Amino acid sequence: MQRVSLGPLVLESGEVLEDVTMAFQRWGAPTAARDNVVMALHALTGDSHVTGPADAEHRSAGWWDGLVGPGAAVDTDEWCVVSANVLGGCSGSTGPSSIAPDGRPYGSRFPVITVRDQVEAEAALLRALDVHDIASVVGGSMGGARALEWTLMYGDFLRSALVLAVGARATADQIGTQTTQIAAIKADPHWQGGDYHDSGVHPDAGLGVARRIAHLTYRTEIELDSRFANLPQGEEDPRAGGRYAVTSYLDHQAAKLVNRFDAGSYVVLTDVLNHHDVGRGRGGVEAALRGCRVPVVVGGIDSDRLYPLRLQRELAEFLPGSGDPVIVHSRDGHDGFLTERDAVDALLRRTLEFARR
Ligand SMILES: CC(=O)SCCNC(=O)CCNC(=O)[C@H](O)C(C)(C)COP(=O)(O)OP(=O)(O)OC[C@H]1O[C@@H](n2cnc3c(N)ncnc32)[C@H](O)[C@@H]1OP(=O)(O)O
Ligand SMILES: N[C@@H](CCO)C(=O)O
Repeated sequence: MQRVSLGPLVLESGEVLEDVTMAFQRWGAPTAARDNVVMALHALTGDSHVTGPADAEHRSAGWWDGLVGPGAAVDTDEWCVVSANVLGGCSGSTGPSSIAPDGRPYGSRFPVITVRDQVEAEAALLRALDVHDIASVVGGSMGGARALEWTLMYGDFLRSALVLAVGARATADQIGTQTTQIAAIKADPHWQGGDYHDSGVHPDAGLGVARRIAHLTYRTEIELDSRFANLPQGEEDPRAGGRYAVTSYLDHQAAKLVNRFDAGSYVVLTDVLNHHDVGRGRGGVEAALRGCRVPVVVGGIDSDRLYPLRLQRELAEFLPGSGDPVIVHSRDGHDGFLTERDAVDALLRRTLEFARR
């Protein structure tokens, strides 16, 4: 992982975030013209580790492991892949757990940021790498939200985009479940108004509850029931203080996140998703999307209850020339953008066709 210091960033709110750092990884080499860069954009709790095994620096394998590399869907013999930890995150880029210019963690002082601010930070990173002609931006979920904003903010510098498992704006359902997750974190006494980083205790319980709620929105009713039904966890007896298997599964998902993620980042990034709206300041969603000049491949997952297909159909209807959305069949719901590797492979190849000169 490399880090670049970008200096101050003027946010959508007008506030200035001083001394922004972006952490990134790169696979493949740039051409002499530096016109073969594919920006891979991670989702809510991801990081810059797109591909490769778990190692000392990364607790899990890459989130699109095997889809980037020599001969892969994003063939690094042709493309140079850059992936950065998102602004507001906790894996090397500036976020609430970072040290502010006064030497203390930002904590509650970290400003409200938006998808557009995240894109500005990513664009500044590419400028720092002397990349001004971008082959593609690709991502799902919050990565898809950024890919979409990229096409509207930097369309003149971009040849293609993959926008997967996302919509044009946050829905009431998303804001409802996401603000409930934020409330769970803030209800943890260890939250301390967001200024817990130096206190020796973290709001782990609240973050764990938030992840359990979130994880249920990432999967489907039928998948969960076919795996866990109302079975007990091993020898545990749910009627005598033991757990159901699904409870144990959610405990595991919660523990994994608590071990690798900062609660403050979780709150900031979840609010980023709440504020997502491509229509803001652009005359509404339809006008904004109709103004897009970049070829966009839109993908959706047929079992996604968090970002249902109607949202991708809306994107495809208004984005000029995007055609019908590509529908990925999956039992996994929203997480299909991570688990359905063959389908994502095909989507990436299709997107990069538009990026070739
Ligand atoms: C875009 C990004 O970058 S996000 C970063 C990657 N995403 C995440 O980490 C999000 C959290 N995880 C997930 O969403 C999913 O696990 C995915 C998408 C990564 C993988 O999905 P799947 O392969 O379907 O995994 P699944 O949901 O079945 O979870 C498997 C885990 O549950 C555990 N598990 C299954 N049943 C039980 C149970 N009854 N009790 C306890 N644990 C259980 C498995 O042992 C396995 O553990 P491991 O991940 O530590 O090896
Ligand atoms: N599993 C994904 C879901 C959000 O898109 C994540 O944790 O980022």
